[in-house]
Amino acid sequence: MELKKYVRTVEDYPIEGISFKDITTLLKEPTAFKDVVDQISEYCQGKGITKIVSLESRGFIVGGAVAYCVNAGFVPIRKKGKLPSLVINESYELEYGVDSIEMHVDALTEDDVVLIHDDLLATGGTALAALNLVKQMNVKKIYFSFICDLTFIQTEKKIELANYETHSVIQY
Ligand SMILES: O=P(O)(O)OC[C@H]1O[C@H](OP(=O)(O)OP(=O)(O)O)[C@H](O)[C@@H]1O
Ligand SMILES: Nc1ncnc2[nH]cnc12
Repeated sequence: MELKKYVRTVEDYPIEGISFKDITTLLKEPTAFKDVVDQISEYCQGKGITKIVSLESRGFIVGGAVAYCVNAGFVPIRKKGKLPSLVINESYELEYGVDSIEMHVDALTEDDVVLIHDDLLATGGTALAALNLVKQMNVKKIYFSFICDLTFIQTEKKIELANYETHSVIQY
């Protein structure tokens, strides 16, 4: 299935110069949504993944579905101030701004094998911040998945992320 055709590109959103990949047009198409979830669930097979760690907000949509499909737990990483209990925090830069994300300190244990999932990899700032949070929990192994990878954006952060096994469904 040619999934790229379901992703809408919106120029100059949210700021001038950004070519925004809008996945809502993919998500509303049942067969495309299912295909993305199936491909990422397939990637999880044989890895012993116990937790899907996903990023607010767009990462939650497919991350939650994959957790269900592979019988893994779901761990949300949220924007600053949204999680109610004790958190660890990491600040980061993304393609169009700066932000700060948090995860509950008791979300993961040393026995966990983790898939960090997000909808899109641009500069890698968000994914690297998530990695820095998960690494603090001394989990057994960390994998990554994305729906879209903007491979035309090359950064030092992406070079660091390349040390981890990663699956992206659509590349630009
Ligand atoms: O690789 P990067 O340059 O870090 O960019 C990728 C991040 O940007 C978007 O999130 P955004 O912060 O816009 O939040 P949202 O999911 O709530 O829309 C996207 O969902 C990724 O999390
Ligand atoms: N170009 C882009 N499209 C969609 N989400 C993004 N997050 C960061 N850069 C993005």
